[in-house]
Amino acid sequence: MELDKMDENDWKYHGEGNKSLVVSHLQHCRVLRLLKFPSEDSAHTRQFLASLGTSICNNTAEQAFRHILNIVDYSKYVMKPLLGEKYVHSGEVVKLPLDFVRQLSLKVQQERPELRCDKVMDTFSGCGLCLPNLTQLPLHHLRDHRPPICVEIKPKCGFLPFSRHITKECKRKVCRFCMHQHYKLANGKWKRLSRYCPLDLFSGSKQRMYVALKNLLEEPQNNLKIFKGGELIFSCKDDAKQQPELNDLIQHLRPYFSHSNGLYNGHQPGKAILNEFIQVICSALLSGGDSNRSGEPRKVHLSESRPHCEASPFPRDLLRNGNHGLPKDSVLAKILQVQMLDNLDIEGIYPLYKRVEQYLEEFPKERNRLQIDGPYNESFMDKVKNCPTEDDGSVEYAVGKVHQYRVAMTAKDCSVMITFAPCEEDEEQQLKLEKPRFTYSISILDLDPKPYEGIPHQYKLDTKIVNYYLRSTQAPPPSSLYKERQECTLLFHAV
Ligand SMILES: O=P(O)(O)O[C@@H]1[C@@H](OP(=O)(O)O)[C@H](OP(=O)(O)O)[C@H](O)[C@H](OP(=O)(O)O)[C@H]1OP(=O)(O)O
Ligand SMILES: Nc1ncnc2c1ncn2[C@@H]1O[C@H](COP(=O)(O)OP(=O)(O)OP(=O)(O)O)[C@@H](O)[C@H]1O
Repeated sequence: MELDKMDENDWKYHGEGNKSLVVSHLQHCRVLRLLKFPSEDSAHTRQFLASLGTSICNNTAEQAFRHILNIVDYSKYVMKPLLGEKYVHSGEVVKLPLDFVRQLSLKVQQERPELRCDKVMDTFSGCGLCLPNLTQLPLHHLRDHRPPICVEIKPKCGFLPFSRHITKECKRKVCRFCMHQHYKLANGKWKRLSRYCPLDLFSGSKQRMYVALKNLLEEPQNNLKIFKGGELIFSCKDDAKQQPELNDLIQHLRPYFSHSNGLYNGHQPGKAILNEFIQVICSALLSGGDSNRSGEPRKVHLSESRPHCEASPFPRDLLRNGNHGLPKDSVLAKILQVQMLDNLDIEGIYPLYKRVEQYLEEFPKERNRLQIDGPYNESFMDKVKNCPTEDDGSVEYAVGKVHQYRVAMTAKDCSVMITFAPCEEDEEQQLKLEKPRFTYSISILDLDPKPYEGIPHQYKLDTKIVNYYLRSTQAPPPSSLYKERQECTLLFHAV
């Protein structure tokens, strides 16, 4: 990519989250990730820059540049060692011509979903992050005319907190995602409750994972996206009232599971295709484990807490005490391990945050030594890894636990991308399914640092979610919601 010859016509809108907007290159397997700002901030910044000349402009650009460098360093020196080399692509910071970024911003504006337009793309810093396009597979993997399918899952927190600091008993029984659903519904963020439960996905039980994925397909919200040949083909609708079209998805998937036509001829072939699709995703999520002598992948049982969420729709009588767990090197085991660095829960972290704040008020220069805002390097990682296990009352302990909590928060908000394409029989990395065979790659994305200043907000949000959940589940539920949930339940074949 020649940075001095950047042309907005070579790029197209690819997607966005709360903090960044992503464009993909039309020919190369590359994306650019650009930061976003609340629109008022941007208007202020532009006015500010216009009125105050280039030196301030350079400072602002410099700040944005450092912010993106921080994102890359955090991914490289913190998240990659924790999650594994093979899953993390940190990307590189690139300086972009301002004219290119401005033209690009105008070009993508009409493609952006309305619910994300409260923020605007950064058009003044002139920097972005260049990453491989993970919805595609490297060309040498593709010997088939069918384009790769990519499934992006934002799994969220996969365990129930076990900290002694917890004050509300329901947090030990119902997971944060399931509780949060009620609060999101009340706020109007979503129109229907999702039946997805992260604890099912992280269980390592094929049956429970299957149910979790099926529930994601029925109500993807912002937890599931599907791409074909790099194009988004399935996600939540811009109008949150509308349900995504499963029939369209089936048509897209049919050529990949064509043998199903024969197998299930005349007998709900669409559902059979979705069944197989889910099984491919499950196999990918469970892959990556090393083998012990018996050839069985080594399992890890990470959860110190109850392994089942009481709000999950998975039938309780099907919960067996079987030796499930996730294969040690599987992507979900890696993510869960990092999520569980939060072993005090926000209720235990908040007082430690206040201890740090008090200390910084007295010794503001210590902020740098304690690496509150980075740099995210080996020394930061040391603080995360070598934090004392017992509270000795020190600021070092408090900072270590706060750092661990922030790292865990990143893992609770990251996404997994599984990209697969049909392959020939002799491909090396294949999912062990009878038929069809796929070559695949798995990556973890959105590994940005979570701000230290966000901790008071997290504390308040936690209280709101729990209180709202208790209130809404104690009162009889509005009957229409439950009706909708039942109506949208598909009948899948058991696995
Ligand atoms: O707090 P949560 O659990 O709602 O997570 C936020 C996400 O909401 P979700 O519940 O997944 O719909 C939220 O996602 P959406 O914008 O709702 O798609 C962001 O990922 C947010 O992170 P950040 O502030 O952009 O760094 C996330 O905030 P963090 O808590 O990870 O900082
Ligand atoms: N390297 C990549 N390759 C392909 N697609 C990507 C890549 N990085 C991001 N995307 C797409 O862009 C979307 C937005 O990116 P990302 O999740 O990093 O945004 P964000 O604003 O940081 O998210 P959040 O809302 O969690 O803060 C992703 O959901 C994904 O579909």
